[in-house]
Amino acid sequence: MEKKKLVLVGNGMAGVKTIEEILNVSKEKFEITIIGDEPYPNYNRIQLSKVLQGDTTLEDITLNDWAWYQENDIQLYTNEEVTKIDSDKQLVMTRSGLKLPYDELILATGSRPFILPIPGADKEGVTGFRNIQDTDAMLKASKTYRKAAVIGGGLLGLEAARGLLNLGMDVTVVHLGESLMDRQLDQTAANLLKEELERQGMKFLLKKNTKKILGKKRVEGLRFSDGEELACDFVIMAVGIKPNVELAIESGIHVNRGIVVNDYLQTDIPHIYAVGECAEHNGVAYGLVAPLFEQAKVLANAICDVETAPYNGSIVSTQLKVSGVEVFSAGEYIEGGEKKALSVFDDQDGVYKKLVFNGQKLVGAVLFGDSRDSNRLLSLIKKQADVSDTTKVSILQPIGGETGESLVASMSADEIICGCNGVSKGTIVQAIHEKGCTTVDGIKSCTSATRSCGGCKSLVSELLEVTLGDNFDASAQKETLCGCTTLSRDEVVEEIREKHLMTTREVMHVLGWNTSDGCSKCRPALNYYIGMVHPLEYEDENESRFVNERLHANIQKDGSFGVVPRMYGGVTTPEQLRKIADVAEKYNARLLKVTGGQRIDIFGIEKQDLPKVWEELDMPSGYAYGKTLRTVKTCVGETFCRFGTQDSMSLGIALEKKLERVGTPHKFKMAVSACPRNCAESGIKDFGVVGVDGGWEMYVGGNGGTHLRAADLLGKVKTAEEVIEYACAYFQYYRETGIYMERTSKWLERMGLENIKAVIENPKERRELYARLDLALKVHEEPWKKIINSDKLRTELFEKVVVQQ
Ligand SMILES: Cc1cc2nc3c(=O)[nH]c(=O)nc-3n(C[C@H](O)[C@H](O)[C@H](O)COP(=O)(O)OP(=O)(O)OC[C@H]3O[C@@H](n4cnc5c(N)ncnc54)[C@H](O)[C@@H]3O)c2cc1C
Ligand SMILES: NC(=O)c1ccc[n+]([C@@H]2O[C@H](COP(=O)([O-])OP(=O)(O)OC[C@H]3O[C@@H](n4cnc5c(N)ncnc54)[C@H](O)[C@@H]3O)[C@@H](O)[C@H]2O)c1
Ligand code: SF4
Ligand code: FES
Repeated sequence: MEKKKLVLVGNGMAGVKTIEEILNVSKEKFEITIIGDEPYPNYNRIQLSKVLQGDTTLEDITLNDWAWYQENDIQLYTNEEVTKIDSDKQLVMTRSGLKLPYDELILATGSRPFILPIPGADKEGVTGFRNIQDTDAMLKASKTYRKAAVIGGGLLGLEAARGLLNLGMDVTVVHLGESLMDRQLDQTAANLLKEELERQGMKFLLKKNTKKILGKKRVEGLRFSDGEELACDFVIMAVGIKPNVELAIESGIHVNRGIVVNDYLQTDIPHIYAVGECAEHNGVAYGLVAPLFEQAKVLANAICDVETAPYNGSIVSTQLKVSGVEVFSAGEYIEGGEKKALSVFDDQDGVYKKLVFNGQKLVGAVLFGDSRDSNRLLSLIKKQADVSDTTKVSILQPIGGETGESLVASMSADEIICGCNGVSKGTIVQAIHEKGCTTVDGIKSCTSATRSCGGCKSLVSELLEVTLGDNFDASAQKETLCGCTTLSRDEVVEEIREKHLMTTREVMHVLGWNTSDGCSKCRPALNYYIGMVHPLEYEDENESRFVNERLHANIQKDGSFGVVPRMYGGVTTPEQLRKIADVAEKYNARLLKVTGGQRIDIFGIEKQDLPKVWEELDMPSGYAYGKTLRTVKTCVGETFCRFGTQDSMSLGIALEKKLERVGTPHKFKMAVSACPRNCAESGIKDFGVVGVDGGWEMYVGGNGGTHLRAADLLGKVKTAEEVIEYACAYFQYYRETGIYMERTSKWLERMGLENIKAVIENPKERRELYARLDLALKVHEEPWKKIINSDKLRTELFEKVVVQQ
């Protein structure tokens, strides 16, 4: 049977969840195309708050990596905006001129932040908080600017404010209403929340209506309707969201606040559906994933012609993601009229609980300070349970609170543990018994629980403990390589060594992975570990690498690439510069930029031109995309500088030539300065060298990125040859013991400087590490040359692949 063409507009959380649900029903029914205007694969937008708060990294929030689209035969267009739908001809048109036919079309265009239409809203330094770019902008701004104002004291504003506090900024939340989170909390809970956040260092201006953003080009302050002003040099607008409906309006689809849909998520035009934040069902456009994922399931079944209950709307609950604050709200949280409240307030412990009843039915709840009972209450609210058999006060008592019995043990099998993904206790227990899951990550892979906001992790962990009893291994909870296995990184590496496992597939098969193809976390990690353990025999699996590493260039936000040729020690020649200039002109490079690592980045090269560019440059790859040695930055040293006592350039070049190409758990940066003035910034590098009287000092574990860390002194040696020996041994020790994606700054703190020193300073161990590194260095080919010389690689990587950025 010929597959029908299914097109999804919007590569976000709700749209891709719908596709996952469709694939669960049938992999054969549709030929799927996804078009998204962001340059990334589907990521966890919710976790942007955690990225800002420093609890996770942008690299860790991918939900479906590039390989997932390929494996499921999905044609993905990123960086591509759909601008028009021709519903008569069943075509979607994109900004770049593509015309794609569809049999069924799903709109999942999400929302955008509402930006107050006030003078100055377009000034530099004013941003919303919705995507990776906004998060990046905040991370960068925190390095230069000090005073942030967050307009809007809702969930998003408070999570942003906590993140900016963590980044060292002075933060004031400017809120229109009298109380924070006024869409989720009553006055009492809001007051408690404000007190707690003030204790954490947040400042508040309530009942303030911002009328103007002050400043010349960049924001310098806010002016309010009462005439008062607040000085600030960075502003986040978090005053709510607006569904993205322009495309639907333009295409003649019925739109109210959102795209109007029926109980099967159909719009008023045949074969066009809407799901997620852009959709409006029964007058409501939801802004949380739980209802959107419920919609996704109904739509997937409906579109696959599987009988399904209609979507009847959702009861929503929220939990603020700010550490140290437990606040929960669900359903109708304000009493009045028929609705009566029952509340307890323990002023001493700062605990407040309120239940709202409509007759004998629980219809809403607010919890502050202790939200352990949130799932049970949400279940009662969702079930519209009649509570007349119980004394209402008893509902407020935490189950097992008196006896010490576990809360999760007392839950019934149909009670929901993961609200975002609608996963019940019964489903998780089944995964433990039938699929052998023993860790939180394992449960995530098997059931999706914990995959979104992560708020249910502790409950899942508790359930594991209760279900597994003596077989529960608390230490394993943090250490598994990823959710596909119950083994830790060290155990996996040991098994690779002992069982002589040579491919990622073999590792997954022999070590009993609970997924057939692994995930975006384990595939690249295994590729690295196998190569590190068996350097001579292992054949690198290109498909397990991240896209930049696969293509040997850095993908940019417009889909073009940055090309960085190697310039050893940051030293170049007129001939190299001429070649770079010629190539840049010939291939219409949009920007030439000197990088922080003293090289030249040629920006704006099209993917199909990359091999030609490399050929004409005839320079080695600078590996600006790789988990390997990036650069060795050097100062001019004794060759030209009056203060220089050492030949920093020669040592830098020698180090770079020695260590280039071989893989490391994460990127590795080096620097050599010829005197303690330290012009090459050796103190913030993974391995930094400083020329001093009578020799060289070596510094390790420095980092100049988001988590700034000054390097520690590893030791002092007399000669450049000794520096090279120490650097190689250190580099290899990191290669052998580092966790994939762990920078040396984190590795050093985990391992302990003294322990590392003890190994590197031991002459025998140092020489052995050096020898093992030499072995690994033998096999590495120059990657650009390898591709230039292989017609197969050229075609496969740069010609055949559909737009998949
Ligand atoms: C910082 C932050 C924290 C959050 N925390 C939580 C939380 O704790 N719990 C919770 O439940 N929810 C939370 N949310 C809300 C949650 O992330 C959203 O409800 C969810 O992501 C919406 O999914 P969606 O697919 O409808 O929209 P999106 O994820 O926004 O996806 C829509 C995609 O479509 C793209 N697009 C739009 N128009 C076009 C077009 N014409 N052509 C091509 N592509 C287009 C957009 O660029 C976007 O990539 C949070 C949101 C943010 C920003
Ligand atoms: N933990 C979570 O569940 C979580 C976290 C972040 C975001 N989100 C979701 O993201 C979306 C956006 O969040 P949000 O907080 O921006 O929306 P929101 O609508 O929940 O809150 C916006 C807040 O801004 C206030 N406000 C409105 N106009 C204002 C003005 N002129 N000046 C000052 N304050 C003003 C409102 O009173 C309201 O409290 C929502 O759908 C939210 O549910 C959820
Ligand atoms: S680090 Fe010292 S030697 Fe090198 S350029 Fe600076 S001042 Fe000169
Ligand atoms: S409750 Fe959000 S991921 Fe489980």
